This record gives sequence, structure tokens and C-alpha cells, in this order.
Amino acid sequence: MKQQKVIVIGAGISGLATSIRLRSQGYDVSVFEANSYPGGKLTAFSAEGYRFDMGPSLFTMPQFVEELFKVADKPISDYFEYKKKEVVCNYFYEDGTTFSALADEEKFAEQAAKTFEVDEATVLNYLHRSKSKYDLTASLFLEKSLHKTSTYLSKDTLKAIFNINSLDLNTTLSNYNAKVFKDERLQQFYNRFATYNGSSPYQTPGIMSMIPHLEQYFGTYIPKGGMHQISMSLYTLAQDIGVKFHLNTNVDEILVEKSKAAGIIANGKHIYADIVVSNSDVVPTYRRLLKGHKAPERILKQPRSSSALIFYWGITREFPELDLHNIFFSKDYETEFDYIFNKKEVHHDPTVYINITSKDVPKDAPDGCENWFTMINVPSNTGQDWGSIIKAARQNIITKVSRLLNEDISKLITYEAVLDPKSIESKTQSYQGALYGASSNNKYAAFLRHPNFKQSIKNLYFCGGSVHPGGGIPLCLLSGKIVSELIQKANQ
Ligand SMILES: Cc1cc2nc3c(=O)[nH]c(=O)nc-3n(C[C@H](O)[C@H](O)[C@H](O)COP(=O)(O)OP(=O)(O)OC[C@H]3O[C@@H](n4cnc5c(N)ncnc54)[C@H](O)[C@@H]3O)c2cc1C
Repeated sequence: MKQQKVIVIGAGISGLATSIRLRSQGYDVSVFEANSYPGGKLTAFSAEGYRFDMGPSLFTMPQFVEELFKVADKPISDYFEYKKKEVVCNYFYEDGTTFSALADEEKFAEQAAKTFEVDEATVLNYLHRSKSKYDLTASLFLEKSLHKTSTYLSKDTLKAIFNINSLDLNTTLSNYNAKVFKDERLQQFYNRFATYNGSSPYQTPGIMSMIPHLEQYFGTYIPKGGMHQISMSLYTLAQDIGVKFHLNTNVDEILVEKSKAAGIIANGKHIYADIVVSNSDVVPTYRRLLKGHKAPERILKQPRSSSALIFYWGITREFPELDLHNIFFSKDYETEFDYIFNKKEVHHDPTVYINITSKDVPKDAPDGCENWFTMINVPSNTGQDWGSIIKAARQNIITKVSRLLNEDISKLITYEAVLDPKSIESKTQSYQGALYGASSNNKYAAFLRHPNFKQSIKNLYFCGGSVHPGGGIPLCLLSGKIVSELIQKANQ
């Protein structure tokens, strides 16, 4: 059979994963990327002796990265190394409580019982329930297309349906956590996991209590050289196995002939292919690349996930009380989320996340200094005045962190760069600058994500954080897997 040509639009983490899988399956794969660099949101920059990962900072489920080296039949050690973190995250509360979340489950529960009003058994039981929710649903919701009948004819699906009541779909995450834990600080700790897919704990269903399992059971990791090594190692791997990259090439249109994807138009040129995969956000894929084709309006109108406002700060001091991941909680979590998702504004007391890779990668900052990636969750871009929001948030963050660390950090900032939802949108063509596509703020969200294929246009596929199974590095890698399996099956 003639080798089939595949065009992938976008070299985000999902586009890279898809290209590696399809090339390993024998396809002739070309990736067209608008930016001058691969990786999309997963990129980095250096300035004045500091290196910063620009986007994702938390690395979980490394097995999905490992799988890509296996399918490409290349030793991962030639490309990518990472180590497990024993301290997952340090937490700081407004009432002065501090809590260091440890990777080891038993030690974590022991520490939680010492810090909060809870016994170890309650914490362990919560984690066990979290694991069973994941085990029951992962193969159905995350690893297969939800839009193919075959998915529903499996033993796993029947098992999930029989156990539907144990999935806590009919309550919100915050109500579920409030039922299990008396201590509001521990509720806030577990409510935070809603932000891992850009949702609100006060709206997202209780099934999201499976997310702590990913962190606690599979662990958290730091790549040698920082997060950017994930995308760079996959880019090198893809090139080594023969994927062709066209950087600085924006795709303007997907060519469709006789209800079949036939290629793309880029720089005014028609480039033909047998299969097209869009790693571009699904909203601009329809609005710009598929103009004139009927769009699934209900899906495209789903409210977006949260976005982020990030200050990249060069800090001229080291803080031993901080680790790679640090959270400074807001006092009133519910109001903070009401501002983000209902008012579409930013509360004056936001939860602040500080990621410091120089803790594990010393050369990321000059001696005696730290590289702070200081982030707050903010609404997606619907035309807010980001200039004023940035000004107010900067002051509020500095005041809060200075108070909780007992040190005026404003005097320590010698380098600063800022990323806001508008710049996330313009750099990656992500609709409204949302980090994870649509939010999961209702129990049907999983079914309201766009499928990985299009019924009415043959040979057109979709991967990435805005489509099934969702955003975040692990799910984006899984969408690449689902797409490559769908293509393989269609071509058998
Ligand atoms: C600040 C921030 C923090 C985050 N934190 C985490 C975290 O800690 N852990 C985690 O797992 N996830 C995190 N995420 C989410 C994660 O980064 C994303 O879910 C994931 O990287 C999305 O990958 P993707 O392949 O879907 O798309 P993207 O990274 O958005 O890449 C899409 C690519 O397609 C290109 N493109 C789009 N349209 C076209 C076109 N027409 N022609 C050519 N090219 C095009 C874009 O230029 C871009 O390079 C974070 C994201 C951000 C921004």
C-alpha cells in the first residue's frame, strides 16, 4: 500500500505525541507550526541569568511520555531524564498553618493528622476512594474515544455503570470534600484539585476527587533541565524518526474535498495529504480553518476553563521554607472562584502558586537567587482590562507573600516578565487564553468536549487540550494516542 501522508497542524505537546505515534506506525508525517518553536504552551525563556518554564510546571504520569519512546523504539535515557519529588508541595494558609504534602501516602496521612483536625484513617480512606474512581473510569473516559459505540460495549464500561453511584457525579467537589473533612483547611487543600483542569471546586462534580490520586499514587516529577525538556525531547525524538517540521508556518485553511480532508493551505500554498490532524484549539479550528463548514455550536459555546496570570520574577535571595511547588491559599476560596467563573474578575486575595525550578535545577538561577514563577488563576480572556488587573494583582500578591514569608519580597525582585490570558491566546491561538479548553464545571463536561474525529469530514482528526479527553500534559498525550489508534483502525 502507498505510504499515506499526514499533516499535523500545531506542534503543541499533543501534536508532537500524535506525530511520533503516527510516524512510528509508518505514516509520512509533516507538522506545521505557526511559532518559531515547538511545544506550544510548554515552552521556556531565559533572561538575566534566570531560566523560566513559561507554562506547565507540574509533571505527573510520566508513563505517557515514556510510552512515546517505546513506540518509537528509542531509549528514553538518550533523550529525557526525570526524578521523583518526595515533597509534592508546600502549603501556606492565611491563619499561619503550614503543611508540607509528602509523596509517600502513609507519611502524608501522618503529617495531615498532625496538622489538621483529621485522623490518618480518614485521609487514607479518601485516597483509596480517589483511586477506585480513577480505576473505574480511566479506561472509559480518558483512554478511548467517548464517541465510538465500541467504547460502550466493553466490560470496563459496564463496571463503571454498575458503580455509577460511587463516582459522586451528583454532588460538587466542594460538597463531597465538606462531607468527608470537618477541617476547612483540609477541604481547601482537596478543593484545589479542581484547578488542575481549570475548573471551580464549587461547580465541578465530586468525581474530580480522583485527581489527588494522580499526584499521590503516580507521583510528581521534575525533568532534568526543567519542564521544557518534555517538549524538546519529544521534538528531537520526532525529528530523529523522520517527522518533518515546518516552523513559522501558520495554517490558514483545512482543504476539504468531497467531505474528506485533503490537505491545508499555508502561506498561500495548497499542501495535499491523506489525513489532517488539528492540534490547534478546536474553536479557531472551526472559526478560521474550516470556514463554511457547519460548526458544532453547542460544543464550541461551552464555558472556557480558567486562565493564568504569571509573574516571572528573579529573586535575589533563597528561601529554605520553599520547595519546587508552593501554594499560598486565599482566605475565602469560594469568593475567589466566584470572581473567576461568575464575575470574570480577579479577587483581591487570590491563591498564589510559586514554582521554583532552581530548587531542583540550580543553574536556573544565579548563585544565592531563585527563579519564581508566580501564578494566580484568573478568568479566560473576555475583554477584561488586563493592564489594571495586572497592576492590582501584582501589589496584592507581593503584600500577601511578604506577609506569609515575613520578608518584603518587593525589594528582592530584580527581574520581571508577565504573561496574561491575552498573551497566552495570541502565542498559542488558544481560545480566550484558556489553559485547558472548556471547563469541567458540570457533570456532562466530559461528553461536551469535541470528539477526536469529525463524523461529516472523513480523515480529519483533532488532538490537544481543547478536545477529548481534556487539557493538561497527561490528557494531551492521551489524545494523541486515541487519534493514532482511530487512524490505524480506519486504515485497516
Ligand atoms: C501557564 C500555564 C500553566 C499550566 N500548568 C500546567 C501544569 O502544571 N501541568 C499540566 O499538565 N498542564 C498545565 N497547563 C496546561 C498545558 O500546558 C496544556 O494543556 C497543554 O500544554 C496543551 O497542549 P496542546 O498540544 O493541546 O496545545 P498548545 O500547547 O496550545 O499548542 C498548540 C500549538 O498549535 C499551534 N497552532 C495553533 N493554530 C495553528 C495554526 N493555524 N497553524 C499552525 N500552528 C498552529 C500553536 O502555535 C501551538 O504551538 C498549563 C498551561 C499554562 C498556559
